[in-house]
Amino acid sequence: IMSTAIQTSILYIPKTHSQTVTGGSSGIGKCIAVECYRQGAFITLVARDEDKLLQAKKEVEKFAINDKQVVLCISVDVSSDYSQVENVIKQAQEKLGPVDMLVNCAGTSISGKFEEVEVDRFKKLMEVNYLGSVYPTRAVITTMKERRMGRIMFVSSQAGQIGLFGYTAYSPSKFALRGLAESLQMEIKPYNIYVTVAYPPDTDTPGLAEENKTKPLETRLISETSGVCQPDQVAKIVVRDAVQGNFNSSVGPDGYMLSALTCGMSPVTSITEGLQQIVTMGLFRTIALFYLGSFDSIVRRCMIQREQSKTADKRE
Ligand SMILES: NC(=O)C1=CN([C@@H]2O[C@H](COP(=O)(O)OP(=O)(O)OC[C@H]3O[C@@H](n4cnc5c(N)ncnc54)[C@H](OP(=O)(O)O)[C@@H]3O)[C@@H](O)[C@H]2O)C=CC1
Ligand SMILES: CCCCCCCCCCCCCCCC(=O)[C@@H](N)CO
Repeated sequence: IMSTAIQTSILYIPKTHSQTVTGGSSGIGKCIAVECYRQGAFITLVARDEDKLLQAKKEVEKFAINDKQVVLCISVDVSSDYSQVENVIKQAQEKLGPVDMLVNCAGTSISGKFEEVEVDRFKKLMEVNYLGSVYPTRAVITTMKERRMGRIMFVSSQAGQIGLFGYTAYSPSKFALRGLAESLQMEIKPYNIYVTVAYPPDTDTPGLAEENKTKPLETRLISETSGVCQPDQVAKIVVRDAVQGNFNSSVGPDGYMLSALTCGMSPVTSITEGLQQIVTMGLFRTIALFYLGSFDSIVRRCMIQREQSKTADKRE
């Protein structure tokens, strides 16, 4: 097995060679790294905090299937300076060989009402979630094209398929990944490089726990629709889809419906997928209208409740 991996995302290739996972020190990214390691890949974990990286490295190493496997850690901010990102990826490739699969999982979220989110957060989220995926991808793409192989995963979100109450800063940064992925896929398909966009629902991670501290009631009630997943389940699904070269990777029944419904002009991976989209779209739009109605009534109910408790406070 040859291998290489790079940065904030995980890059993985069929029958696992080397893979780089950005955001690999926590949550979904860490589970993706474990999943690939269990299949024999060489891993590069990319994130900022060195202690968390070392801790994650120890956890991933428990799943080795042979004694040649390596987990490399790189501490870098994937969103701030391209030349820095390029440099560390180059170093990783020198140590572990060219990256077969890049997993762009580094990211963060904020929820809150539009006018309550600090203005500079809008920029911050675009930098981390969007540019933080552009930079590592840019750093590996030339080598992948030369080798005529590779996988690139972008970890978006169900909130990258629908805009929801509370996600005015977060959703656009996840929608942006879809535009990037579609454009890039058209360029690199002839080079045998496949792009995957993953759309997980709420997933039980330190990132979600952090987000929940400030989450508006509306956002919480709406998100409950598709429930909370475990990160290792999400990792299994998205890694399988990336290895198979599927453009779209969805998790759970709601995720499946959302992806069929929002497929638009995105590339199609198989005849079955295309047929399913054609046959189900009208039905899923009908179901979606009911969901949208229930989301609107959640928002209205919460507004009325807030106003009532405000007037009650005033009377006291
Ligand atoms: N959990 C959920 O409910 C869902 C999450 N997602 C997406 O999945 C991805 C992972 O989420 P989750 O596992 O919950 O997140 P966590 O907060 O648990 O982990 C985030 C990871 O990204 C790294 N990271 C964050 N910012 C940077 C940066 N600027 N440069 C380099 N590394 C960075 C963190 O390390 P460090 O801070 O040390 O840099 C950490 O390793 C995110 O993109 C998120 O938007 C999508 C749908 C649902
Ligand atoms: C046929 C139509 C079906 C419609 C189903 C609609 C389901 C809506 C639920 C959306 C949940 C959004 C989760 C965002 C997770 C996330 O990215 C953050 N937690 C990150 O921390």
